[in-house]
Amino acid sequence: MDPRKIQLPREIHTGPGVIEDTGRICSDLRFEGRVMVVTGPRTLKIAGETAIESLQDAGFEVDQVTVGDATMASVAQVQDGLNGTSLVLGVGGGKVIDVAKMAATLEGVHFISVPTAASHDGIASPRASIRNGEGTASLEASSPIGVIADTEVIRKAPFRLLASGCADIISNYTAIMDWKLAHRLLNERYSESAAALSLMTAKMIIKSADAIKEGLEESARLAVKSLISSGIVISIAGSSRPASGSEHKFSHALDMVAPEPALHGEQCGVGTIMMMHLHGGDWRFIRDALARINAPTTAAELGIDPEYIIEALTVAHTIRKERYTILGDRGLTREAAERLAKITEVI
Ligand SMILES: NC(=O)C1=CN([C@@H]2O[C@H](COP(=O)(O)OP(=O)(O)OC[C@H]3O[C@@H](n4cnc5c(N)ncnc54)[C@H](OP(=O)(O)O)[C@@H]3O)[C@@H](O)[C@H]2O)C=CC1
Ligand SMILES: O=C(CO)COP(=O)(O)O
Ligand SMILES: [Zn+2]
Repeated sequence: MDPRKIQLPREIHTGPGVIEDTGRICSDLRFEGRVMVVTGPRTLKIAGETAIESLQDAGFEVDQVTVGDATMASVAQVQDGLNGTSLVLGVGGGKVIDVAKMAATLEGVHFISVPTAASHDGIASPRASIRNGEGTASLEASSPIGVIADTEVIRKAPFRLLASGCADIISNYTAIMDWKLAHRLLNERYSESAAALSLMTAKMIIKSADAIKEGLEESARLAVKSLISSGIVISIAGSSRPASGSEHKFSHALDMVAPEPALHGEQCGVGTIMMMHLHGGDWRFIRDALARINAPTTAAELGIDPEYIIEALTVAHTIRKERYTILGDRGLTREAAERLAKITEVI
């Protein structure tokens, strides 16, 4: 990524019912002709069909693809369907948005992000997290040209998704500590402004933790705006560094080793508790903040066997090796991993 260039969304629409304006918003952005809507199996009914109807009413010809996993195979599936398409819209959770964003980037087509849940900070980011044989790669992508975040759709989504998004933001705490460490040890490029904004976003979520409640439009709005802000930080930094450190490596490792992983943000939240302990910081503060928003803080709450937590801790350092973190180059021994998970009451 070119460090001299910052790419940001041009328009951000948030509020109850904005998804019904999808067609008009795309016309106002001067798009016309054929567009592609990418959704997931559930989100097609929840929001995809409304977006498609709005686009058709505005005179667009609409193609639609449903994807499951965030893999290069799904990206290729979307690319195959792009034929004279002027715009790709990703209507769904983080995986759908990443697949649609990556396919649009590879084909040189604009992309609009239409999140159906406040579950991840990829909503407005210029990265796509795509799984490959070795885990998850954070790929360079174009920033969405627009975001259409309907807080009524997001309010009605399972609360677990919103709590997961808040945990993804809280993980900025240890991501920043890891980034600073890599800057000090390896002279890695570091942006004070990106780090400050990332931390401020995480602090804001923790400050509002008691106001984040199930079914409230206000909670959906607060979470989605914070996630957009965290995504913009990723744009400023030119990498996901300010929002992804050792706690994300732990989550990516769990995705590989656990037979049934939990949600991305949930795993990152639990990882943040443990990585904060490794950094010698106030891990109880992180744990209590997560508990206040009803995000998981233990293996049992993640629904993951303690054995996989230990295994993920021992292999986390092997993921994205170029990203130096508190896990170092050698990672944790099994004994150290078990002790860490026990001390922090994760297992
Ligand atoms: N690019 C970036 O910068 C970032 C990317 N990520 C990535 O994002 C992904 C995590 O996103 P996340 O959203 O947690 O996971 P998913 O995209 O897997 O979504 C989780 C589930 O929630 C469902 N869902 C979404 N919206 C609703 C709704 N309104 N009502 C009911 N169900 C709904 C999805 O349905 P369906 O089955 O239809 O999809 C899916 O089954 C990870 O792959 C992570 O790596 C995370 C942070 C940053
Ligand atoms: O999840 C992210 C930020 O929250 C981005 O993560 P990765 O760069 O680790 O894929
Ligand atoms: Zn994340």
